[in-house]
Amino acid sequence: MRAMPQHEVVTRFAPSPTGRLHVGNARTALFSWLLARRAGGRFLLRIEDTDRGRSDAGHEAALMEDLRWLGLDWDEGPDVGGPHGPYRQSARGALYEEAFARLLAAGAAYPCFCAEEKLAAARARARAAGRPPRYPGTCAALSAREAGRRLAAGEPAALRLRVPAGREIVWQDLVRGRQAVRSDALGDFVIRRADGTPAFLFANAVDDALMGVTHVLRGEDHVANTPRQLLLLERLGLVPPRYGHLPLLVGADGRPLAKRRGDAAVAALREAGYLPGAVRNLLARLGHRGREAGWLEPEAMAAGFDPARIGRAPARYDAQALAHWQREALARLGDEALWAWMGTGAPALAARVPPGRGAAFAAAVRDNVLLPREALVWAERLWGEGAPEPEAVAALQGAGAAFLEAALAAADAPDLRQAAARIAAATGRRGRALYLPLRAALTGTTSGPELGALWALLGPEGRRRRLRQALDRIREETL
Ligand SMILES: Nc1ncnc2c1ncn2[C@@H]1O[C@H](COP(=O)(O)OP(=O)(O)OP(=O)(O)O)[C@@H](O)[C@H]1O
Repeated sequence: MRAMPQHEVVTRFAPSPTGRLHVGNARTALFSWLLARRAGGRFLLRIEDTDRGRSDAGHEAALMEDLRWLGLDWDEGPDVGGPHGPYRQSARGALYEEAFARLLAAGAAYPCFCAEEKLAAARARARAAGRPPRYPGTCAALSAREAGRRLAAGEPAALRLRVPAGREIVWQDLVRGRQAVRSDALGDFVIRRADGTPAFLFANAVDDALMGVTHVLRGEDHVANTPRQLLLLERLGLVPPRYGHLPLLVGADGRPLAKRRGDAAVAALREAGYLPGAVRNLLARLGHRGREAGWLEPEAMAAGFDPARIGRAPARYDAQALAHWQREALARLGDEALWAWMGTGAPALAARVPPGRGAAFAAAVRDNVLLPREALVWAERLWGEGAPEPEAVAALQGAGAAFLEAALAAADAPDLRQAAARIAAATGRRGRALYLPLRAALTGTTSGPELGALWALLGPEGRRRRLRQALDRIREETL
């Protein structure tokens, strides 16, 4: 085992492989990763697949791909191993059994034979009476003999932790500050289900402690688990991590994003062509006050990360805000890299853009493209066969065939300035009256990238082709 330096910060992300990772999960992962990286510590990935019915190896592989794509690398995990494995809960059964046995032997836990319907009815009665719906303690007082007899007879039993009365459980939440919960409000809680599987809060807390996790940042959907997990770890004599609870990300409808509903999936952003740096820059700011306004590379992002600056209000995920960070991310790509990004997201581009002109194309259209599919639209406009847009047709008709003939005659001019001078001399048009129909002819639209760059990009052949197409079109229409 690697010696663990004193005070090393160890954080983790512990998803269930039950669906596609959404941006809320991703922000929780990012914050945990930033906390470890800021301190030069370690970041672990643990797969919480105890719910066998909902867990799926395909989801596990996909969520690892999503995390890697986001640049969140882990120092220990199911694929890379590490000194605290296994890193899938489904393979940690023996460790849980040992902990159950210790709790039972110490009298800190007891088997509970209550049927779920009875418990549900008791909860409903408690709620109706305005009391917290906690376990009434029916099986807490069963003698060891009686419990043993029922177990031997094959009666299904859950295992509950005995919660001491009259205690105050206190923790210093990394985000919410001091929290205190009275143990009397908790009731004895299930740590092993009647089917033998460990309860979420049990496996989760035991693993954090056994894996040496020092700081847990997780969604506030887990805040009710924390006092229970602290009690449990105390009973096991294990050192608890410090917990911090992040407000959940909510969607446009105000509901927390959820994996099981397939909300705002990271994979969908990747497939659309968003860049990981753009997603990181957006997520790093959601709910985190006092962030620098500009683009942040991971190191600077980690240096400025501070759980105490995370707000308490739910943060809204707004896909529109991604556009700003995508623009920033694209501006950081050189022309070759931009072209490669376009081609990955829109493979049809390779057949549309003439060989050898990819980088020049990317340079010409970069300010007009946020996603690869928009690059494909520009390639179609420059080299495709599609019809011009109505405003372009109107501009061409307004300029007339004589204008396009003059433009054709100037198509071999090496740059737009010289071409414009020749067209102006032949037609008397200048300024907008010249550039608008010229743009309409070359691109089939009336706005877009700088025309001089497009002129150069098309080359004499491409320009002639586009101008001839335009001329044919308006001749056809005036027949
Ligand atoms: N909407 C959300 N915003 C921020 N964090 C979230 C959100 N939903 C879940 N998380 C956090 O993501 C981490 C992984 O949780 P988990 O795998 O259970 O995801 P989940 O979206 O709750 O899944 P499911 O929908 O399958 O219950 C946890 O720390 C959880 O608190």
